[in-house]
Amino acid sequence: MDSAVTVNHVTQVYVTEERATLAVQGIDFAIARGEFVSLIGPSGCGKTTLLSIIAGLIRPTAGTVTVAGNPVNGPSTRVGYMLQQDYLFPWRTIEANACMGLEIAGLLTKEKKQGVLHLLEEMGLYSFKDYYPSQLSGGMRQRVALVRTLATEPELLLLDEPFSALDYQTKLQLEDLVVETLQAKKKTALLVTHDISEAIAMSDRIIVLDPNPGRMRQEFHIPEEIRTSVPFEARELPGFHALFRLIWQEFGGHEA
Ligand SMILES: Nc1ncnc2c1ncn2[C@@H]1O[C@H](COP(=O)(O)OP(=O)(O)OP(=O)(O)O)[C@@H](O)[C@H]1O
Repeated sequence: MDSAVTVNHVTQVYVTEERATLAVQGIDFAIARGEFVSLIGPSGCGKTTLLSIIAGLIRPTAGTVTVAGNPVNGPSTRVGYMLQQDYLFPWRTIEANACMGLEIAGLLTKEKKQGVLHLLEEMGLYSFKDYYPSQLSGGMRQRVALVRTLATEPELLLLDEPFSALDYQTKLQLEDLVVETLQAKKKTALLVTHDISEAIAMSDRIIVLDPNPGRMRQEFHIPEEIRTSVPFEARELPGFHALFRLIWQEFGGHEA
């Protein structure tokens, strides 16, 4: 497999003055280039910990991670991170916010700025480029965050519940937009979500983690018919509900 990411025997122990917490233990998986994988599991099973390790924000207690064949030793522009909150700066225009990642990485050239304007156009935001974040809806702000993430041309996108603060309709629209954009740009993605139906609708594969400590439990490969449909339409397919029920039963009908 031509891997975009490999996670090799990763273990993370958080040590505070009061206690040591074994957050994840012996995690092994790989993600192929262009693949969209979701991580689901009960609260506290280490999903965000794993994303932080892959992003190079935390050095794991044991194990290694590679992105595009390179060992992860710290943050890099190879990896883009999108979170539940958009973290736009209120005093910067939409264009200036969208350029932030490039600016921080010292990569903001005239050409790159053109690329950002092009992305804003693709996301239906060009006419808002001189607006400020407070003048935009939550969904539009998340689209700006997506532009900011894509602007540095990361090979891998880490998506940590990026739709969970949005209303249902906006969330469905954004899911379609993200899947179509990432497919068109052949990006690899790892999504953390509590929403089983979102995971099925958006992914090629779902990895389920068990808690205490976080460990790999099971993988689900999404059938081709669902994988090749945009999330909104995927939800209408007959196989979707059977798969939802199967994963739901895995969780004992509890929260993912
Ligand atoms: N900085 C930290 N210091 C100490 N313990 C931590 C820290 N971050 C996370 N943990 C612990 O590690 C475990 C995994 O946490 P993590 O946030 O990765 O789980 P999660 O699956 O993302 O949870 P959620 O679904 O609630 O966001 C939990 O027991 C948590 O309390």
